[in-house]
Amino acid sequence: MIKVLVTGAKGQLGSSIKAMISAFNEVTFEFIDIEELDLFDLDAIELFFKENEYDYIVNCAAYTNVDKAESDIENAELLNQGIPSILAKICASQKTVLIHISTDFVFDGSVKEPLNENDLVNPLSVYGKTKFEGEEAIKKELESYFILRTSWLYSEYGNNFVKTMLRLGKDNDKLRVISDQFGTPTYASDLAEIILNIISSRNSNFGLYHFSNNGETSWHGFAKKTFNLAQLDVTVEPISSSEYVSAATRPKYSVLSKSKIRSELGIEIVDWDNSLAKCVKNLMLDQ
Ligand SMILES: NC(=O)C1=CN([C@@H]2O[C@H](COP(=O)(O)OP(=O)(O)OC[C@H]3O[C@@H](n4cnc5c(N)ncnc54)[C@H](OP(=O)(O)O)[C@@H]3O)[C@@H](O)[C@H]2O)C=CC1
Ligand SMILES: Cc1cn([C@H]2C[C@H](O)[C@@H](COP(=O)(O)OP(=O)(O)O[C@H]3O[C@@H](C)C(=O)[C@@H](O)[C@H]3O)O2)c(=O)[nH]c1=O
Repeated sequence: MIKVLVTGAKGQLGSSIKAMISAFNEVTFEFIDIEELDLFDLDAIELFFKENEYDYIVNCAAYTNVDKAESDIENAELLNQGIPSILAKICASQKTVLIHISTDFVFDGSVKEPLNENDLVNPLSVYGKTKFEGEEAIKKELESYFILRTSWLYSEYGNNFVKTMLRLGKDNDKLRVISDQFGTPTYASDLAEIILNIISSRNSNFGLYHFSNNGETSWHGFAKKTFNLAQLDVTVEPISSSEYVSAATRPKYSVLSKSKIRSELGIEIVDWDNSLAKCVKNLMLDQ
């Protein structure tokens, strides 16, 4: 039996992993969120890992409110950099593989072609900076890690752009959405499946990988496709980033190249709009 701990279990990715585990009977899972272990409580973390050891830790916990992080730097630092560092040290001492998730927001958007794992990072936001520091801390402490950088994650769970659009679209026949930031939406279930396959195959090609769905669009294109799939008649007006006031600056371009994960982990990747269709269908069924 492979023993796995999943942190951030009630978030989008944690919930998507949980929804899929029945297909993996050779693995036992323990799902924890803040109620079971508050990652801000360093004594509680120490005690928890004195009593528990795992083959894998999948760290889905993070400070993901990009705008709030701009004014709540200390907490963003702790959750996105400090905790990954501590988890990496624990993994090193307990011979555990750490699977950690990072973000396209480590890039500044100045390069307008799909970004590789060794491309220069230059985060524009506190969120992006602290996530990059988390990556570096893990690399320093541990060899047996997978860091999966992904982008524009959405799912049936938690908070995300698709759910925000569907909620706003119910009460508004017109929305203004940014059309000069380009990236790739990623269905959390597609990422969850990759994580579960890495674990169940005991893959040991450790390292940093980019993963998103295939293709690219803008937030405007993402919103339009969402309404189209949900058959909601909402006019989506394209606006520039300068017309949308927000605390954090987002990259204008953050499409991730999947060449490395395709060749080294042998992964097949679905087009972003096909996966979005699945998620929107599930969300409509839940209503
Ligand atoms: N969302 C996105 O668009 C993207 C996300 N990522 C990365 O993917 C990973 C998963 O993201 P996602 O699933 O969307 O994140 P979520 O924000 O949905 O989930 C994070 C979870 O961590 C929990 N958490 C927060 N603080 C603590 C704490 N002190 N102790 C224990 N748990 C805590 C949250 O609880 P609570 O909700 O109560 O705060 C939440 O359940 C993250 O590393 C994120 O940076 C990468 C690219 C895109
Ligand atoms: C709600 C809304 C957002 N927007 C814009 C603002 C922003 O540029 C973009 C997305 O806004 P959101 O706040 O939903 O998403 P945001 O939190 O910026 O999403 C990011 O989250 C972190 C965690 C990541 O790692 C990134 O990959 C990315 O997914 O859409 C509009 O233009 N109009 C709107 O009505």
